[in-house]
Amino acid sequence: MQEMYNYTHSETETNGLIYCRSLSKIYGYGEHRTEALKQVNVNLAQGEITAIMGPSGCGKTTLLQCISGMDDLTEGEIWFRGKAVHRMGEDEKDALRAESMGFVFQNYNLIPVLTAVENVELPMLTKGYSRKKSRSIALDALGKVGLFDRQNHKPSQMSGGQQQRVALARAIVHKPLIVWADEPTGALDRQTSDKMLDLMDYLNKEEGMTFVIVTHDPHVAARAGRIIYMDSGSIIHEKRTVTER
Ligand SMILES: Nc1ncnc2c1ncn2[C@@H]1O[C@H](COP(=O)(O)OP(=O)(O)OP(=O)(O)O)[C@@H](O)[C@H]1O
Repeated sequence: MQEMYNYTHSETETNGLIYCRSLSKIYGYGEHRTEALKQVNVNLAQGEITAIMGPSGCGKTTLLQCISGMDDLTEGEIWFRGKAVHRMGEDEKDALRAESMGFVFQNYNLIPVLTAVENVELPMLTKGYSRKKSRSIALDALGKVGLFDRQNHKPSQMSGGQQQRVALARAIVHKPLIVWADEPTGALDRQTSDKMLDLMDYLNKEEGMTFVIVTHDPHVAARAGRIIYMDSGSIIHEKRTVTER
């Protein structure tokens, strides 16, 4: 039987993208056992920028990795536009990520032997687009992040800020529904970090892209419409700084 999620009226009204129920994640056993997520409930709406904050080790990265399907839950339910991610096998989760998600990490995660444009076109090639179409869309994405003229540079020939902008171009090139960013500005100075945040803002406003950003930096969180605060594996508080669209 087709699985159904019992959406409430208000959830369907608020542009729901992801619903998570009772997420639990336990690493290790015995004396090494860590309960990284404790019965976390969270919904994410399309078109929002959400920041996740909290002290080191409170479960921010674990939450991001579990909701995005990069890591397995111990228990709980994740619904992505009505699809039960928690029941998916690895291949199905890979396909969901390739189709609908983009990722930006603190250490950029670019492939060192590839040029900027080759790094950016990878998600398009994975999605099955032709080389020609992938190249043209990748160049367009590089243009959006202001790096068209660096298309043939390898990561080692670019600054940290430029590499992170390439990573952002790679994350958005296939027009994902949601971009997950884990400390995206952690290795950047304030000015370069502001440029990254301006770009995310632009992509959010102009293209309706949804961002979830794990950060320690209040300056970064101040740019989000919603801030979720975690402690010891739980969401303890949340704050909205702008009215919902
Ligand atoms: N692969 C793992 N194996 C065992 N324990 C882990 C693993 N990954 C994370 N943990 C533990 O789970 C808890 C949550 O870790 P997580 O990385 O999610 O925290 P965080 O809030 O992102 O921390 P930080 O801000 O320092 O990056 C921590 O106690 C951590 O030590």
